[in-house]
Order: sequence, then C-alpha cells, then structure tokens
Amino acid sequence: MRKRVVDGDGDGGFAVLLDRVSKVYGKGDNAVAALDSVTVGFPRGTFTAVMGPSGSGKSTFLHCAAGLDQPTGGSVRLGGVDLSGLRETALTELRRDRIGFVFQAFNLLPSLTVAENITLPLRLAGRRPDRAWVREVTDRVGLTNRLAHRPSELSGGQQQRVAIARALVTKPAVVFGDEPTGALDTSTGRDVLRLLREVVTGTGQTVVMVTHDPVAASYADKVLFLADGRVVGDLIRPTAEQVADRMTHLGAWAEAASC
Ligand SMILES: Nc1ncnc2c1ncn2[C@@H]1O[C@H](COP(=O)(O)OP(=O)(O)OP(=O)(O)O)[C@@H](O)[C@H]1O
Repeated sequence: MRKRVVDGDGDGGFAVLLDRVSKVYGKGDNAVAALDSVTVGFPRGTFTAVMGPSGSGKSTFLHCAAGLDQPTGGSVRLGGVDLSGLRETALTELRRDRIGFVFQAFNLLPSLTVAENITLPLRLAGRRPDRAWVREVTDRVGLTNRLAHRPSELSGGQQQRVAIARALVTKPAVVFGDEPTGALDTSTGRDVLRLLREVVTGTGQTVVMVTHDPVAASYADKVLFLADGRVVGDLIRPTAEQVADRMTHLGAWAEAASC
C-alpha cells in the first residue's frame, strides 16, 4: 500500500508537505524520473538536511517543494495551501511572502548596497521596509556596520549572511537552502549553519537545506536521504560520522545500481 501523510487540519503542523510527488523530465525513451512518488512532511520549526548521491533528485526535490518547479504528479502544500491550485501570480506572491531562499552563489545584486539587497524583497512586494525590523535582521546576521557596502566589498561569508538576511526580511515560514555553505571555507560555513540553526531555534521558522557536506547536515534535526528520486532513509539528530557512513553506503549502492 502506498504511504500517505495524514493531514488532519489542512496542514497538520507541517510547514511543507509533499504527497506522492513525482517529476519526470522528457518523454518516451528519453524520460527521466527525477522524483518517484516522494511523500514527506516538514514539521514547523524544524531543520532538515536533504542528501543523496549526485543525480539522486535533490535539486528537483528542493525546486518542487519551494514551488519553483511543478511536479508531474502528486501535490505540494505550503502552510496548508496546495501549490498546484495556484495561478502563476498567486504562486509568485506566495513564494515572495512565505519562502526565503539561500543559494550557494549568494545571488546578490552587485550594484546595490547591503541594505538595498536585504530590503529588495520588501520593495519588490511594494512594502515599505520597517526600519526596526531591518535593523534586527541585520543585527542577527552581524552586518549592521556594513549596510552601505557593496557585495564586492564583502567576504564570501559576509555575502552569504546578506543573502540570509534578505531571505529572512519577509519573515518567511520556510527557508530553503541549496548548498548554502558550498562556496564557503569551513569556519565561515559553520557560522552560516549556526545562523540557520538559530532561525529554527530562535524564531520557530522551518529550514530545508540540500547539502553534500555531512558536517553541515549534522546541524539539522533530521537528514533525509534520496537515491534514484526516492526517499531511502533518514537520520534523527545525526552526527557527521553517521551521515558520512550512510552516504558512503548510498554512494556504493548508487554505483552498483548504475552498472
Ligand atoms: N531539466 C532537466 N532535463 C532532463 N533531466 C533532468 C533535468 N534536470 C535534472 N534532470 C535529471 O534528473 C535527475 C535528478 O537531477 P537533480 O539535479 O535533481 O539531482 P541532484 O541530486 O540535485 O544532483 P547533483 O547533486 O549532481 O546536483 C538526474 O538524472 C538529472 O540528470
């Protein structure tokens, strides 16, 4: 029997809920099933890392969960709202108001100052930035004395902290990270992970992060393992060693499966 997530009151405490989500790229002989009936819920106020071998479907998973890409089957619910029922404008608004993104490559606008980059999502939404809130967010990421600088005048870690402040400024329910520490050195990466951890512990927001790094994953409450577009296991309160061990086995399994 297929597994189903029971969702009593609309979202049942889940910030994001994927129910039998599939994604097939291409058609006929060229069809690739990047996600194969994935059912998983992310409870509010939790930090989840998503891991798996190259090509296992992590990016596709993140894009479908965040409403950046449409599944070919199943449904994604964000805060109780079924994304497949939304028109493009409503989806854009929902993403803007309820979701924050942090990417490996920071994706800051080089010609804008730090302050302008951070408040950009508010201005795009036609909302006047609340000075006290912007101050609090920049304080939290430790950038208050850099507000007039351009991204090129900052280190990689500082640029990623700007990106995190930009992701938090709309007070999103969920922050999605796509390898947020991938371009950073070890100690700067740890600062960013502590910050993401704080987002969950301090304000009860939900973080879902794709990573290749077992140490990064150990900052999460739970690690979800993907292989061949399916969820093949998880670890609760993982240590880096446990994650690395599981990844080694998954990697070997993926290699054997592709032979
Ligand atoms: N636009 C696309 N068209 C066709 N196939 C695609 C497309 N995007 C991804 N795929 C395929 O879907 C599968 C999953 O890809 P995805 O990028 O989600 O994996 P991943 O786990 O994020 O990989 P990596 O760790 O290497 O970034 C792969 O087999 C990939 O080749």
